[in-house]
Amino acid sequence: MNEKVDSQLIVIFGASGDLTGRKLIPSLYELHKRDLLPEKLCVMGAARTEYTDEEFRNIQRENLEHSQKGKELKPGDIDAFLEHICYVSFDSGKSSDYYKLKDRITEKQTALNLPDKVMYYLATPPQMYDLIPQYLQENGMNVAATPEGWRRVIIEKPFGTSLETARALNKKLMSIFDEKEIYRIDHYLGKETVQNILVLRFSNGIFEPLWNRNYVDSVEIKVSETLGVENRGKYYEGSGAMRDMIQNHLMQLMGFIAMESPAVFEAEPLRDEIVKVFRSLRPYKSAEIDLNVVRGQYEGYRQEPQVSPTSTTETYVAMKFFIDNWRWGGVPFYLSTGKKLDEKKSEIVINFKSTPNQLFSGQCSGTSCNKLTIAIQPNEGISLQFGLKMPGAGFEVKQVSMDFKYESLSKVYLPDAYERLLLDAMLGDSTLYARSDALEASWKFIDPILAHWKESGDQNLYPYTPGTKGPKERKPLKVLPRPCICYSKQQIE
Ligand SMILES: NC(=O)C1=CN([C@@H]2O[C@H](COP(=O)(O)OP(=O)(O)OC[C@H]3O[C@@H](n4cnc5c(N)ncnc54)[C@H](OP(=O)(O)O)[C@@H]3O)[C@@H](O)[C@H]2O)C=CC1
Ligand SMILES: O=C1O[C@H](COP(=O)(O)O)[C@@H](O)[C@H](O)[C@H]1O
Repeated sequence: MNEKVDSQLIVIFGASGDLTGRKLIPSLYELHKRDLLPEKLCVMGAARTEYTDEEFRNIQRENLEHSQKGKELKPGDIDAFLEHICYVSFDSGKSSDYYKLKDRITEKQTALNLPDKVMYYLATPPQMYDLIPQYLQENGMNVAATPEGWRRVIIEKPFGTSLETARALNKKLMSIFDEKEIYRIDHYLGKETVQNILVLRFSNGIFEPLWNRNYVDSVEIKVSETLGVENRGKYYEGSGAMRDMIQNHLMQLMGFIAMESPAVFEAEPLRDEIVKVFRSLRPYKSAEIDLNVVRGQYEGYRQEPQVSPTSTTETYVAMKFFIDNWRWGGVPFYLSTGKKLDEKKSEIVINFKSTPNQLFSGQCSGTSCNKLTIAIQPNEGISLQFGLKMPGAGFEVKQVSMDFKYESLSKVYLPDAYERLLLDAMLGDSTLYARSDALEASWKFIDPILAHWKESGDQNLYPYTPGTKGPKERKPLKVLPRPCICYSKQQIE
């Protein structure tokens, strides 16, 4: 039991869906296993599908047995956790139906002697993200009845589909809840390796002096996936890789890499620094977009279920841009992501500039011998590459690396992103959640690209073969190795 977490009731809207069964309930169970849940907790699933409490628990038991395969389990532990769970069937799209939810919350709060602390988790289709808060307000459920009580709301992604819609959603949410009660989730910020970017940068004196335009040649942020859109064709058609991945996950990663150190490690100072980075992004002029942003679509995407046979939705994006501030002026940032690529891998590479004069012939790849690679997944870790002499005669340089692997911390448990983020929200800590102004600033940067693509139709939408690295047209954006200016052994001889 975690004494720092308030006893509370969590309502999960959309509880009959994929996210609840695959991520939310398993993450809450992991917190239970690690004794991190509060003394008293009720997790109330809410959706239209008719289930009794028992039926809903049985579904979640199956989900948990599946997610726990191969892990250590205490007998009876899943059942002990499931006692926290109940279910209410009602239509969250009808204000007049909310009395069912309200009554069930009151019933549980009374039966379990819970304080009036309620968190709403919106795991529904995004078109419900403004309606549910509105109906909660209409039914007097957006404010606590006692001064010690609270209400919080977690909103899943996608948060809007454009600057205009994100602004409208922010406005609506902020008219119903306080900003400090709103948690906009981006699960990439819950990943251990992503949080470690901050610790790596701000707790080590050796990296920070190099972390700027004087020493960094370029920054690459790459998230590649091997799966296609699977059963999410309908959602993906309205989204595409730019809205699904770049606008949120990759932009947040870039924010952590590019931000200044906050004065203190607290939610607002940290999020202030992220928003400054997003506001410093150099906007593209329309003639620059096709030269700097490449989009692709995997062959076979148009035949996926619920995808239009003439779809122009991008499943791959690679882009190059600049951050116009004192730290990063002139340093290109390269972001890329795609589905059905050759590997599942998320990583960040900081390419450092080469030495001003190269004395040795060598085999360093990229712009110089020095790269810092942050492997977000899989094989989570951090490695620093540099050149060293090959043993023997002459001075042949080879690129070697010093590696830290999370697996070497053998006893340390690596939590899933949702575990960390759910626990933070239960604790009232929004440091790893996106703030309204940052979201709007990132949409402001992305919007013109989406508008340009909309106008272009399928022009400059490049097909690529599944299992490859993406369309060949991505190549001009790639970080190119600088030619080695040193004398080769042969030239010396
Ligand atoms: N699945 C994932 O891995 C991820 C999901 N997300 C986001 O989380 C949210 C939920 O995703 P996911 O669980 O996959 O979605 P699902 O479609 O699997 O589930 C959503 C649930 O919402 C309920 N619902 C309520 N109102 C409506 C409505 N008007 N139309 C359709 N369904 C409704 C449905 O239950 P019922 O019919 O019983 O009411 C449904 O089970 C989405 O916004 C998604 O973008 C974000 C990141 C990852
Ligand atoms: O939010 C999303 O993220 C996943 C990728 O997440 P990861 O943790 O597996 O890297 C992506 O597949 C999905 O399309 C997107 O909606």
